[in-house]
Amino acid sequence: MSSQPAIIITSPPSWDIFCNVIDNYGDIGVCWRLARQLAGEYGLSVRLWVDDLASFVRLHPSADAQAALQWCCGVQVCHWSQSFAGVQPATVVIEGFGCQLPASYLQAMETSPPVWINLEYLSAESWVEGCHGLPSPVRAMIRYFYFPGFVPATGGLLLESGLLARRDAFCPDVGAKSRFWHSLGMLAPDPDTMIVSLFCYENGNVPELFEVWAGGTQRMLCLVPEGRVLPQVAAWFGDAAAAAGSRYVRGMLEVQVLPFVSQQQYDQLLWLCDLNFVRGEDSMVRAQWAAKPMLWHIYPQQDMAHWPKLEAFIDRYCALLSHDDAMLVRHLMEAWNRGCGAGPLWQQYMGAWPRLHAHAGQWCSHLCEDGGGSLAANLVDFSRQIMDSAAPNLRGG
Ligand SMILES: Cc1cn([C@H]2C[C@H](O)[C@@H](COP(=O)(O)OP(=O)(O)O[C@H]3O[C@@H](C)[C@H](O)[C@@H](O)[C@H]3O)O2)c(=O)[nH]c1=O
Repeated sequence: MSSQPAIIITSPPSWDIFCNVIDNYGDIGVCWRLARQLAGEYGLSVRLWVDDLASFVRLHPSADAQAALQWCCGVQVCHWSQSFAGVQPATVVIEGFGCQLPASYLQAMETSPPVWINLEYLSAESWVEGCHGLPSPVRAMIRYFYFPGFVPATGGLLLESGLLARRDAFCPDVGAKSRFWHSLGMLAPDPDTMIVSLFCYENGNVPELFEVWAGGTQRMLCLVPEGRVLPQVAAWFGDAAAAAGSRYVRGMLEVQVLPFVSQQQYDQLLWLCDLNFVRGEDSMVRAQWAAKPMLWHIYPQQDMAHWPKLEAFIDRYCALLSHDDAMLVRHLMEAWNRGCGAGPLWQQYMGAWPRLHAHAGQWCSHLCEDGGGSLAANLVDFSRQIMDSAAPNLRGG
């Protein structure tokens, strides 16, 4: 966090969201999406504090990476610098992913305690249901742990109202799709081409899959957003480095490197593709709303700590599939996350394709009907319940 002059804001908003960007785009991706939805759909005044504006600008390219304070989509976006003097806390304070609130802000909270929520990372593991919403006393205040999730006893998933209707209008709209291709500097591919988006961390399966795709009988177009996997992509084609705009062809495989696009455009990209490779947290959720088959590269942690989280998701995701198809998806998803072994499974995966395609739609409907609901709506309800309760340490209590 850089030190900058303090931003003096006299009238506090109703919600403050704090985001400490650790690496990648998931933290700011989730916080920005939530902030936008709270402001746009719930009419709340929202202030988003982010310590790395450059990452924010990648997701929202019209933003200014130098501005200490700016308005974006109805959200007051503030650069979270070291100095916090003069900042009055909001009524609801969201601490993104356990980030440490500034000391002066914490002190100011004690005068008139807000609803204080620590928004946790998404996990499909069952222990989440027991921990979701639990209070924890801190400095004579209460901090609540809020867990997004896939089942009713959790905080649910970020889902903007109207997203699925926009998706359903976009998918059959030839004009909208061709405008999208055009915005990427491309022409729409032949209709018999299988289109795949590849957003992942470094992954040893990339050469394996490229080999299979290039040597197969199906025409493949692989769209790779700029990011960590590019060196591997370039190397497979014998190139020193790839960048947005790079295009490679070998056999039946064409690879096109895309610029990093806004979150809204990224949704459209997922809707346009037949299969999406996604990673982390937010793109993984968006791929499920896209209702297309997807392969998830979970954020790898030390000592394989991420593996139970991966297995928990696979268990839930595959529950609606037949035993054989579920095993296939499990083995491919595990191989993808192990970094080897995906290539030999590809033909089998393609053999189950019509069922996997149908399953992606069923899974999306299942999440909408029997999942945990909308994370933003749940947070709004939760904070209102806390405010309405007689908790003595809350503002006005
Ligand atoms: C490829 C692409 C992604 N995006 C967005 C979608 C998401 O909001 C964001 C990517 O975030 P994720 O999918 O979550 O993957 P990530 O790998 O970038 O973020 C990760 O960061 C780690 C620190 C966390 O622990 C992980 O849980 C995870 O969140 O970027 C675009 O807006 N445009 C693009 O072109």
